[in-house]
Amino acid sequence: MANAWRNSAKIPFIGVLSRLSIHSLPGRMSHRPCWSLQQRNSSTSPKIKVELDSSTGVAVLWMQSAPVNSLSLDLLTEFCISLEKLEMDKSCRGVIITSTLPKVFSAGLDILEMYGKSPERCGEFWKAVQEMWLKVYGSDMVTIAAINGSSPAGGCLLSMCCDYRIMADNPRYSIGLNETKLGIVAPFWFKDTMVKTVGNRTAEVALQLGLMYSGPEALNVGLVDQLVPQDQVLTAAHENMTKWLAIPDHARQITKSMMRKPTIDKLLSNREADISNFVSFITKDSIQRSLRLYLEGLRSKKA
Ligand SMILES: CCCCCC/C=C/CC(=O)SCCNC(=O)CCNC(=O)[C@H](O)C(C)(C)COP(=O)(O)OP(=O)(O)OC[C@H]1O[C@@H](n2cnc3c(N)ncnc32)[C@H](O)[C@@H]1OP(=O)(O)O
Repeated sequence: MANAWRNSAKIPFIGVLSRLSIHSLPGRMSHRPCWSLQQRNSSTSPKIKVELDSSTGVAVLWMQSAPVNSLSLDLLTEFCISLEKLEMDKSCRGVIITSTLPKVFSAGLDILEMYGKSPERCGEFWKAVQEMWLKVYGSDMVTIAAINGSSPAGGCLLSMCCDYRIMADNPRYSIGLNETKLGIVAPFWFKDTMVKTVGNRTAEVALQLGLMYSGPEALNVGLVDQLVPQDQVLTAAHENMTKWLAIPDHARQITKSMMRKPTIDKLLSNREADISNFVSFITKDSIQRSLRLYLEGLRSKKA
Protein backbone atom coordinates (compact mmCIF):
# COMPACT_ATOMS: atom_id res chain seq x y z
CA MET A 1 0.00 0.00 0.00
CA ALA A 2 2.75 2.42 0.89
CA ASN A 3 4.43 1.69 -2.41
CA ALA A 4 1.15 2.14 -4.24
CA TRP A 5 0.88 5.52 -2.55
CA ARG A 6 4.40 6.43 -3.55
CA ASN A 7 3.81 5.36 -7.12
CA SER A 8 0.63 7.34 -7.51
CA ALA A 9 1.36 10.41 -5.49
CA LYS A 10 5.08 10.97 -5.25
CA ILE A 11 6.65 10.06 -8.55
CA PRO A 12 4.92 12.85 -10.52
CA PHE A 13 6.43 15.43 -8.21
CA ILE A 14 10.01 14.30 -8.75
CA GLY A 15 9.65 16.35 -11.90
CA VAL A 16 9.77 19.59 -9.94
CA LEU A 17 13.41 19.31 -8.97
CA SER A 18 14.48 17.78 -12.25
CA ARG A 19 12.78 20.70 -14.00
CA LEU A 20 15.31 22.98 -12.35
CA SER A 21 17.36 22.41 -15.47
CA ILE A 22 14.77 24.24 -17.55
CA HIS A 23 15.47 27.36 -15.55
CA SER A 24 18.69 27.68 -17.52
CA LEU A 25 16.70 28.03 -20.74
CA PRO A 26 16.35 31.51 -22.22
CA GLY A 27 13.25 33.27 -20.93
CA ARG A 28 13.05 31.19 -17.71
CA MET A 29 15.85 32.90 -15.83
CA SER A 30 13.47 35.07 -13.81
CA HIS A 31 11.94 31.96 -12.19
CA ARG A 32 15.25 30.65 -11.01
CA PRO A 33 15.31 30.65 -7.23
CA CYS A 34 18.56 31.76 -5.65
CA TRP A 35 19.22 29.06 -3.03
CA SER A 36 21.57 29.75 -0.20
CA LEU A 37 22.35 27.41 2.65
CA GLN A 38 22.38 29.58 5.76
CA GLN A 39 22.98 26.91 8.32
CA ARG A 40 22.81 23.16 8.37
CA ASN A 41 19.06 22.85 8.38
CA SER A 42 17.90 26.15 6.94
CA SER A 43 17.41 27.30 3.41
CA THR A 44 16.15 30.52 1.95
CA SER A 45 14.97 31.45 -1.50
CA PRO A 46 13.51 34.86 -2.30
CA LYS A 47 9.93 33.91 -1.46
CA ILE A 48 10.30 30.85 0.80
CA LYS A 49 12.24 30.22 3.98
CA VAL A 50 12.59 26.74 5.50
CA GLU A 51 13.96 25.65 8.85
CA LEU A 52 14.26 21.95 9.58
CA ASP A 53 14.94 20.68 13.07
CA SER A 54 16.42 17.28 12.34
CA SER A 55 16.19 16.25 15.99
CA THR A 56 12.37 16.51 15.97
CA GLY A 57 11.86 15.84 12.26
CA VAL A 58 9.76 19.00 11.98
CA ALA A 59 10.27 21.73 9.40
CA VAL A 60 8.67 25.15 9.27
CA LEU A 61 8.09 26.55 5.80
CA TRP A 62 7.44 30.30 5.70
CA MET A 63 5.99 32.10 2.71
CA GLN A 64 7.69 35.49 2.65
CA SER A 65 6.48 37.19 -0.50
CA ALA A 66 5.32 40.71 0.42
CA PRO A 67 2.86 42.31 0.31
CA VAL A 68 0.32 39.43 0.49
CA ASN A 69 1.98 36.09 -0.45
CA SER A 70 -0.03 35.96 -3.65
CA LEU A 71 0.70 32.66 -5.35
CA SER A 72 2.69 33.76 -8.39
CA LEU A 73 4.53 31.36 -10.68
CA ASP A 74 7.76 32.20 -8.87
CA LEU A 75 6.30 31.57 -5.42
CA LEU A 76 4.62 28.33 -6.53
CA THR A 77 7.87 27.09 -8.07
CA GLU A 78 9.97 27.89 -5.01
CA PHE A 79 7.31 26.39 -2.74
CA CYS A 80 7.24 23.11 -4.67
CA ILE A 81 11.02 22.82 -4.76
CA SER A 82 11.25 23.45 -1.01
CA LEU A 83 8.57 20.89 -0.22
CA GLU A 84 10.11 18.34 -2.52
CA LYS A 85 13.47 18.76 -0.81
CA LEU A 86 11.82 18.14 2.56
CA GLU A 87 9.92 15.16 1.15
CA MET A 88 13.20 13.62 0.03
CA ASP A 89 14.95 14.34 3.35
CA LYS A 90 14.53 11.21 5.48
CA SER A 91 14.98 13.21 8.67
CA CYS A 92 11.86 15.29 7.95
CA ARG A 93 8.48 13.82 8.95
CA GLY A 94 6.32 16.89 9.31
CA VAL A 95 6.06 20.42 7.97
CA ILE A 96 4.28 23.48 9.31
CA ILE A 97 3.27 25.94 6.59
CA THR A 98 2.95 29.58 7.62
CA SER A 99 3.64 33.19 6.63
CA THR A 100 6.19 35.78 7.69
CA LEU A 101 3.75 38.59 6.84
CA PRO A 102 1.91 40.33 9.67
CA LYS A 103 -1.73 40.05 8.48
CA VAL A 104 -1.88 37.61 5.58
CA PHE A 105 -1.31 33.87 5.29
CA SER A 106 -1.78 33.96 1.50
CA ALA A 107 -3.99 36.14 -0.74
CA GLY A 108 -4.50 33.14 -3.02
CA LEU A 109 -3.56 32.90 -6.65
CA ASP A 110 -1.81 35.96 -8.00
CA ILE A 111 -4.52 37.65 -10.03
CA LEU A 112 -1.87 39.37 -12.13
CA GLU A 113 -0.81 35.90 -13.36
CA MET A 114 -4.30 35.43 -14.79
CA TYR A 115 -4.93 38.92 -16.16
CA GLY A 116 -3.60 40.06 -19.53
CA LYS A 117 -1.28 37.07 -19.95
CA SER A 118 -0.70 34.91 -23.03
CA PRO A 119 -2.40 31.49 -23.20
CA GLU A 120 1.07 29.85 -22.95
CA ARG A 121 1.91 31.73 -19.79
CA CYS A 122 -1.54 31.00 -18.30
CA GLY A 123 -0.97 27.30 -19.02
CA GLU A 124 2.43 27.34 -17.36
CA PHE A 125 0.93 29.10 -14.34
CA TRP A 126 -1.95 26.64 -14.01
CA LYS A 127 0.44 23.68 -14.23
CA ALA A 128 2.32 25.16 -11.27
CA VAL A 129 -0.95 25.55 -9.33
CA GLN A 130 -1.74 21.88 -10.02
CA GLU A 131 1.78 20.96 -8.92
CA MET A 132 1.42 22.73 -5.60
CA TRP A 133 -1.92 21.05 -4.92
CA LEU A 134 -0.57 17.60 -5.85
CA LYS A 135 2.51 18.14 -3.75
CA VAL A 136 0.81 19.32 -0.57
CA TYR A 137 -2.38 17.23 -0.79
CA GLY A 138 -0.34 14.13 -1.63
CA SER A 139 2.49 14.68 0.83
CA ASP A 140 3.70 11.71 2.87
CA MET A 141 4.69 14.15 5.61
CA VAL A 142 2.33 15.46 8.28
CA THR A 143 1.31 18.92 7.09
CA ILE A 144 -0.09 21.57 9.40
CA ALA A 145 -1.21 25.02 8.27
CA ALA A 146 -0.45 27.75 10.82
CA ILE A 147 -2.85 30.35 9.39
CA ASN A 148 -1.58 33.57 10.91
CA GLY A 149 -3.57 35.95 8.70
CA SER A 150 -6.24 36.18 6.02
CA SER A 151 -6.46 33.26 3.65
CA PRO A 152 -8.78 33.76 0.69
CA ALA A 153 -9.20 31.44 -2.32
CA GLY A 154 -5.90 29.71 -3.22
CA GLY A 155 -4.64 30.52 0.31
CA CYS A 156 -7.62 28.65 1.75
CA LEU A 157 -7.01 25.81 -0.71
CA LEU A 158 -3.38 25.53 0.40
CA SER A 159 -4.42 25.28 4.03
CA MET A 160 -7.14 22.72 3.20
CA CYS A 161 -4.49 20.53 1.56
CA CYS A 162 -2.83 20.21 4.96
CA ASP A 163 -3.73 17.54 7.51
CA TYR A 164 -4.64 20.09 10.20
CA ARG A 165 -5.39 23.82 10.32
CA ILE A 166 -4.77 26.25 13.17
CA MET A 167 -5.96 29.81 12.66
CA ALA A 168 -5.14 33.02 14.53
CA ASP A 169 -8.16 34.37 16.39
CA ASN A 170 -8.35 37.87 14.97
CA PRO A 171 -11.61 39.52 13.81
CA ARG A 172 -9.81 41.05 10.82
CA TYR A 173 -8.86 37.67 9.35
CA SER A 174 -11.07 35.62 7.07
CA ILE A 175 -10.78 32.38 5.14
CA GLY A 176 -12.73 30.74 2.31
CA LEU A 177 -13.01 29.97 -1.38
CA ASN A 178 -14.33 33.25 -2.82
CA GLU A 179 -13.74 32.42 -6.52
CA THR A 180 -17.30 33.13 -7.66
CA LYS A 181 -16.95 36.70 -6.33
CA LEU A 182 -14.25 37.20 -8.96
CA GLY A 183 -16.48 35.67 -11.62
CA ILE A 184 -14.31 32.56 -11.80
CA VAL A 185 -15.07 28.95 -10.97
CA ALA A 186 -13.16 26.63 -8.64
CA PRO A 187 -12.14 23.47 -10.55
CA PHE A 188 -13.16 19.98 -9.39
CA TRP A 189 -10.04 19.44 -7.31
CA PHE A 190 -10.60 22.70 -5.36
CA LYS A 191 -14.24 21.62 -4.90
CA ASP A 192 -13.32 18.06 -3.80
CA THR A 193 -10.81 19.41 -1.30
CA MET A 194 -13.50 21.69 0.17
CA VAL A 195 -16.08 18.89 0.27
CA LYS A 196 -13.59 16.60 2.05
CA THR A 197 -12.94 19.35 4.59
CA VAL A 198 -16.41 20.70 5.44
CA GLY A 199 -18.86 18.25 3.86
CA ASN A 200 -21.05 18.50 0.79
CA ARG A 201 -23.83 20.88 1.87
CA THR A 202 -21.54 23.46 3.49
CA ALA A 203 -19.19 23.32 0.49
CA GLU A 204 -22.06 23.73 -1.97
CA VAL A 205 -23.32 26.89 -0.28
CA ALA A 206 -19.84 28.26 0.41
CA LEU A 207 -18.61 27.71 -3.15
CA GLN A 208 -21.67 29.18 -4.85
CA LEU A 209 -21.75 32.26 -2.65
CA GLY A 210 -17.94 32.60 -2.51
CA LEU A 211 -18.24 32.78 1.28
CA MET A 212 -15.41 34.14 3.38
CA TYR A 213 -15.63 32.97 7.01
CA SER A 214 -14.42 34.69 10.17
CA GLY A 215 -12.26 32.54 12.46
CA PRO A 216 -15.16 31.44 14.74
CA GLU A 217 -17.36 30.69 11.68
CA ALA A 218 -14.54 28.69 10.08
CA LEU A 219 -14.12 26.72 13.29
CA ASN A 220 -17.88 26.13 13.46
CA VAL A 221 -18.08 24.60 9.94
CA GLY A 222 -14.81 22.66 10.36
CA LEU A 223 -12.85 24.71 7.84
CA VAL A 224 -10.23 25.16 10.54
CA ASP A 225 -9.56 22.74 13.40
CA GLN A 226 -8.40 25.16 16.07
CA LEU A 227 -8.55 28.89 16.77
CA VAL A 228 -5.83 30.29 19.02
CA PRO A 229 -4.46 33.74 19.95
CA GLN A 230 -2.21 35.16 17.25
CA ASP A 231 1.00 34.73 19.24
CA GLN A 232 0.25 31.06 19.92
CA VAL A 233 -0.33 29.84 16.36
CA LEU A 234 3.14 28.38 15.85
CA THR A 235 3.35 26.90 19.35
CA ALA A 236 -0.04 25.22 18.84
CA ALA A 237 1.14 23.90 15.48
CA HIS A 238 4.24 22.35 17.08
CA GLU A 239 2.14 20.85 19.91
CA ASN A 240 -0.23 19.27 17.41
CA MET A 241 2.60 18.05 15.26
CA THR A 242 3.87 16.02 18.22
CA LYS A 243 0.51 14.21 18.41
CA TRP A 244 0.50 13.46 14.68
CA LEU A 245 4.10 12.24 14.73
CA ALA A 246 3.28 9.83 17.55
CA ILE A 247 1.41 7.72 14.98
CA PRO A 248 3.55 5.28 12.97
CA ASP A 249 4.23 6.88 9.57
CA HIS A 250 3.18 3.93 7.42
CA ALA A 251 -0.24 3.58 9.08
CA ARG A 252 -0.94 7.30 8.89
CA GLN A 253 0.28 7.58 5.29
CA ILE A 254 -1.81 4.66 4.01
CA THR A 255 -4.88 6.06 5.74
CA LYS A 256 -4.23 9.49 4.22
CA SER A 257 -3.82 7.88 0.82
CA MET A 258 -7.18 6.10 1.12
CA MET A 259 -8.88 9.42 1.76
CA ARG A 260 -7.13 11.49 -0.91
CA LYS A 261 -6.02 9.18 -3.73
CA PRO A 262 -9.25 9.26 -5.80
CA THR A 263 -9.10 13.01 -6.38
CA ILE A 264 -5.31 12.94 -6.87
CA ASP A 265 -5.64 10.21 -9.49
CA LYS A 266 -8.49 12.06 -11.19
CA LEU A 267 -6.36 15.17 -11.62
CA LEU A 268 -3.26 13.16 -12.62
CA SER A 269 -5.18 11.51 -15.42
CA ASN A 270 -6.74 14.80 -16.57
CA ARG A 271 -3.93 17.31 -16.14
CA GLU A 272 -3.67 18.45 -19.75
CA ALA A 273 -7.45 18.76 -20.15
CA ASP A 274 -7.63 20.69 -16.88
CA ILE A 275 -4.93 23.09 -18.13
CA SER A 276 -6.68 23.58 -21.49
CA ASN A 277 -9.96 24.17 -19.71
CA PHE A 278 -8.37 26.79 -17.45
CA VAL A 279 -6.63 28.56 -20.32
CA SER A 280 -9.70 28.79 -22.52
CA PHE A 281 -11.81 29.96 -19.55
CA ILE A 282 -9.44 32.53 -18.10
CA THR A 283 -8.54 34.15 -21.44
CA LYS A 284 -12.21 34.83 -22.35
CA ASP A 285 -12.92 38.55 -22.72
CA SER A 286 -15.75 38.41 -20.18
CA ILE A 287 -13.55 36.72 -17.55
CA GLN A 288 -10.70 39.15 -18.18
CA ARG A 289 -13.20 42.00 -17.63
CA SER A 290 -14.30 40.46 -14.32
CA LEU A 291 -10.68 40.15 -13.17
CA ARG A 292 -9.92 43.75 -14.16
CA LEU A 293 -12.93 45.03 -12.20
CA TYR A 294 -11.95 42.93 -9.18
CA LEU A 295 -8.37 44.25 -9.29
CA GLU A 296 -9.62 47.82 -9.59
CA GLY A 297 -11.85 47.20 -6.57
CA LEU A 298 -8.89 45.91 -4.57
CA ARG A 299 -6.80 48.93 -5.51
CA SER A 300 -9.52 51.54 -4.96
CA LYS A 301 -10.17 50.14 -1.47
CA LYS A 302 -7.06 52.04 -0.43
CA ALA A 303 -7.91 55.33 -2.19
C1 LIG B 1 -11.57 26.88 -14.95
C2 LIG B 1 -11.19 28.15 -14.26
C3 LIG B 1 -10.63 27.93 -12.92
C4 LIG B 1 -10.24 29.20 -12.29
C5 LIG B 1 -9.95 28.96 -10.87
C6 LIG B 1 -9.06 30.03 -10.37
C7 LIG B 1 -9.05 30.03 -8.96
C8 LIG B 1 -8.53 31.13 -8.37
C9 LIG B 1 -8.37 31.14 -6.98
C10 LIG B 1 -7.71 32.40 -6.49
O1 LIG B 1 -6.93 32.25 -5.62
S1 LIG B 1 -8.08 33.94 -7.16
C11 LIG B 1 -7.40 35.11 -5.99
C12 LIG B 1 -8.43 35.49 -5.01
N1 LIG B 1 -7.86 36.31 -3.99
C13 LIG B 1 -8.51 37.30 -3.43
O2 LIG B 1 -9.65 37.56 -3.73
C14 LIG B 1 -7.76 38.07 -2.36
C15 LIG B 1 -7.81 39.51 -2.63
N2 LIG B 1 -7.03 40.25 -1.64
C16 LIG B 1 -7.50 40.61 -0.45
O3 LIG B 1 -8.62 40.31 -0.08
C17 LIG B 1 -6.61 41.43 0.40
O4 LIG B 1 -5.56 41.92 -0.41
C18 LIG B 1 -6.00 40.67 1.60
C19 LIG B 1 -5.34 39.38 1.18
C20 LIG B 1 -7.11 40.40 2.64
C21 LIG B 1 -4.92 41.58 2.26
O5 LIG B 1 -5.49 42.83 2.56
P1 LIG B 1 -4.51 44.05 2.87
O6 LIG B 1 -5.39 45.22 3.21
O7 LIG B 1 -3.48 43.65 3.85
O8 LIG B 1 -3.72 44.30 1.49
P2 LIG B 1 -4.25 45.04 0.17
O9 LIG B 1 -4.00 46.49 0.32
O10 LIG B 1 -5.63 44.60 -0.14
O11 LIG B 1 -3.29 44.43 -0.94
C22 LIG B 1 -1.93 44.83 -1.06
C23 LIG B 1 -1.54 44.73 -2.53
O12 LIG B 1 -1.64 43.37 -2.94
C24 LIG B 1 -2.50 43.26 -4.09
N3 LIG B 1 -3.18 41.96 -4.03
C25 LIG B 1 -3.99 41.49 -3.09
N4 LIG B 1 -4.38 40.24 -3.36
C26 LIG B 1 -3.83 39.92 -4.55
C27 LIG B 1 -3.89 38.76 -5.37
N5 LIG B 1 -4.58 37.66 -5.02
N6 LIG B 1 -3.20 38.77 -6.52
C28 LIG B 1 -2.48 39.85 -6.90
N7 LIG B 1 -2.39 41.01 -6.15
C29 LIG B 1 -3.06 41.02 -4.99
C30 LIG B 1 -3.45 44.43 -3.92
O13 LIG B 1 -4.04 44.75 -5.14
C31 LIG B 1 -2.51 45.50 -3.43
O14 LIG B 1 -1.76 45.94 -4.53
P3 LIG B 1 -1.37 47.47 -4.74
O15 LIG B 1 -2.68 48.22 -4.78
O16 LIG B 1 -0.53 47.82 -3.55
O17 LIG B 1 -0.65 47.52 -6.03
